[in-house]
Amino acid sequence: MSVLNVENLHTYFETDRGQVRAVDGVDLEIGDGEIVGLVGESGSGKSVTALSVLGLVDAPGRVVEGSIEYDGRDLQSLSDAELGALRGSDISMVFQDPMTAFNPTQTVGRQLHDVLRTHESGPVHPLVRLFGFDHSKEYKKRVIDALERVGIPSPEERYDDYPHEFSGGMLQRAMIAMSVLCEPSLVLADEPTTALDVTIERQILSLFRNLVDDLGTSVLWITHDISVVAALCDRVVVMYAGKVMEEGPVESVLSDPQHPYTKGLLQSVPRYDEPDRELYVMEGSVPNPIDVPSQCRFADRCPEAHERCFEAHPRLYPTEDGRAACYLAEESLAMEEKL
Ligand SMILES: Nc1ncnc2c1ncn2[C@@H]1O[C@H](COP(=O)(O)OP(=O)(O)OP(=O)(O)O)[C@@H](O)[C@H]1O
Ligand code: NI
Repeated sequence: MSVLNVENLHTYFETDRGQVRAVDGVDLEIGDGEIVGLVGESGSGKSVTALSVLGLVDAPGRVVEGSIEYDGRDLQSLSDAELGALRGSDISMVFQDPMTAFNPTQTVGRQLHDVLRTHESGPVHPLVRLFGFDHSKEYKKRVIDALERVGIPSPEERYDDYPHEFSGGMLQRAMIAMSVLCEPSLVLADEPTTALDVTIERQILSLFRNLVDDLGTSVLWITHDISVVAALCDRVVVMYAGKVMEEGPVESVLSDPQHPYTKGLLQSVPRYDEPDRELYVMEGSVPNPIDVPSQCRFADRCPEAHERCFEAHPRLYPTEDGRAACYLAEESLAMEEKL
């Protein structure tokens, strides 16, 4: 069963300079309890894809085509109020900047406590609050437990601290704790660990992995860093210039990439086992999303481009256990069928 099923998503921005095709025909499926990495260079349309799912694309942007199904429901047919109710309970979001997730005037513990209370019991009647007939103690315990699970030392003491009393890394941990506190079925995370140093990032990724594995939560984890995908995800979707270029299980895509763009991404990652290796730099840049070429979007930068690549952008062809939008994948498919 898939939790999220996005098909043929197109999200465009109408600007003074022209139509920006930020997301241009994306399919994205996330299975039950699956962690999917969405990876690609800056400007490839990762964030706009996640915002489209949540109904959070602001004017002049708009989902112009495609379907978005969550748990079998068509999200585009929901009212703003219904979508709002889904966000934060069934679907939660984590963004890069923890300062936007927390209110500076309230303690971190209080804010996490409020997330639980609102989710579990709806608004509390003022009399109940006055006489204390609520679940405060139980909620506090659950919040402290969540803070502990993301690796915050002495969580009982940190409970009463304000956001500015936390370091950046600690606040990021608290934000991740908050994202799973209501036990959502889907978490959409947009580069929440990018600002951290690599050792701390790896620690948080492994804590997060344990947490969602225990809860059976599905996750879309957006990153421009393919080594994060290797550390965290089950499946990976590689995006470029508004399109999916390749997707498949992490082990296969990372060990035997089929798309030249994925190969380039992998070669530009520093490797701990070969620190002296010269880093490959992919030449050229992402095409202008206003003047999208009809040829393969990667053709101008592709070391393996041939004649056909300059005629039309290829569709996704099946690979051994995934898909790749490349004529090379089609050619190896044709070879196999002949054998
Ligand atoms: N409000 C907007 N108005 C016009 N264009 C926009 C707007 N928001 C995003 N875009 C464009 O949509 C494209 C995709 O942007 P998006 O933020 O999804 O990229 P990304 O893959 O998340 O990149 P990054 O790694 O830098 O976060 C970019 O070309 C961007 O300039
Ligand atoms: Ni982004």
